[in-house]
Amino acid sequence: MTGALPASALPSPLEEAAAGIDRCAVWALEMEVRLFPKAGLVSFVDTGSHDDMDAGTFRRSAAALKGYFGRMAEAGARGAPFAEMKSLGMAAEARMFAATGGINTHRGAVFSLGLLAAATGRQGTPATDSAVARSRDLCRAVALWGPDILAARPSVDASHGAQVRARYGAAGAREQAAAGFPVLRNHALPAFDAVFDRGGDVERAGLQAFYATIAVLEDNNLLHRAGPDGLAFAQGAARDFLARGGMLAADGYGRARALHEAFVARRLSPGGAADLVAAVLFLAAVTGRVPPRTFAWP
Ligand SMILES: CC(C)(COP(=O)(O)OP(=O)(O)OC[C@H]1O[C@@H](n2cnc3c(N)ncnc32)[C@H](O[C@H]2O[C@H](COP(=O)(O)OP(=O)(O)OP(=O)(O)O)[C@@H](O)[C@H]2O)[C@@H]1O)[C@@H](O)C(=O)NCCC(=O)NCCS
Ligand SMILES: Nc1ncnc2[nH]cnc12
Repeated sequence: MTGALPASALPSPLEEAAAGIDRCAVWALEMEVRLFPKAGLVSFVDTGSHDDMDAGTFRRSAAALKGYFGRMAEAGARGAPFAEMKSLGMAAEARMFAATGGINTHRGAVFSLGLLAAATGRQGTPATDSAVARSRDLCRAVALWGPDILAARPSVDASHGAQVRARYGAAGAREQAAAGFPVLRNHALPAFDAVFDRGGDVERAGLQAFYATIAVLEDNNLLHRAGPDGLAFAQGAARDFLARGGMLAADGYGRARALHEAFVARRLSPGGAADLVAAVLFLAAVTGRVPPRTFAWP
């Protein structure tokens, strides 16, 4: 039998928008893994400074998170209380750990991209803003939940973030989100735009955003593994890379590869910067600058 579906069986405009936001977020997580050379991190090419995970671990993790970002977008659109969003985040985190056998692949991304997805749902589709302005607005919109973010108890006690906060007074994922992602707005997004607007592809632009993020972020993963000296080494190396033209230089890929090797030699893993690059990619996709096309995995 053929015929039109009853109206109740069709996705509502909100469900369709949420599904689109979800697709952009999952694509961003996958695209982040694909980028190479990302100093110290897992990619399609190698496992960087990690011996407990590879690209396949990240693929399973991203697949397990499908649907979560759409639910966060719907929650944002409904003006749901922060506690509801937090419990969506905790449930997503549990699915991630089940899919990876307990390995922390995307905890920071569940948090940061989850909040950006909620802000995107809340904002709806503005008629006029440019994609660049809209990306910044979405970052700032997360600060609306700032007091709740700072007041919420973390999902685990004695997380690596909590340890470096106690030991070095370091800020982390919560402080970034509560302040409307200043590192994204002032460093990562402008770096992406600088390459993308000159005709660079999404990989090159994403890598530039990654190094611009390392140069300034108080990355808890770097601090946890290597202390203030490790963080200073990573930031200095990224600044030097950018001062030499970064991914806009003719030998940008070669220099990035040398940085990757230097980070691996020191077991440095800038996981906080990885999440913020995924956020840049999400914002590029959700504002229509980059199509979230599927690609082949190795
Ligand atoms: C509120 C939470 C985010 C609590 O976070 P907390 O500060 O307690 O600490 P962590 O759990 O350690 O940090 C969260 C993750 O955020 C990323 N991150 C680190 N520094 C920054 C930064 N400056 N800015 C932004 N983001 C940052 C980082 O995620 C990445 O690293 C992960 C791997 O980490 P780890 O296991 O420590 O590292 P390894 O090197 O692999 O370990 P070893 O081999 O050395 O042992 C990887 O997952 C990346 O994503 C931090 O891990 C929050 O966790 C919380 O409460 N969440 C639940 C609620 C929620 O999500 N709600 C949704 C919205 S309301
Ligand atoms: N590609 C990656 N490698 C290592 N840790 C990460 N955390 C998030 N993305 C990562």
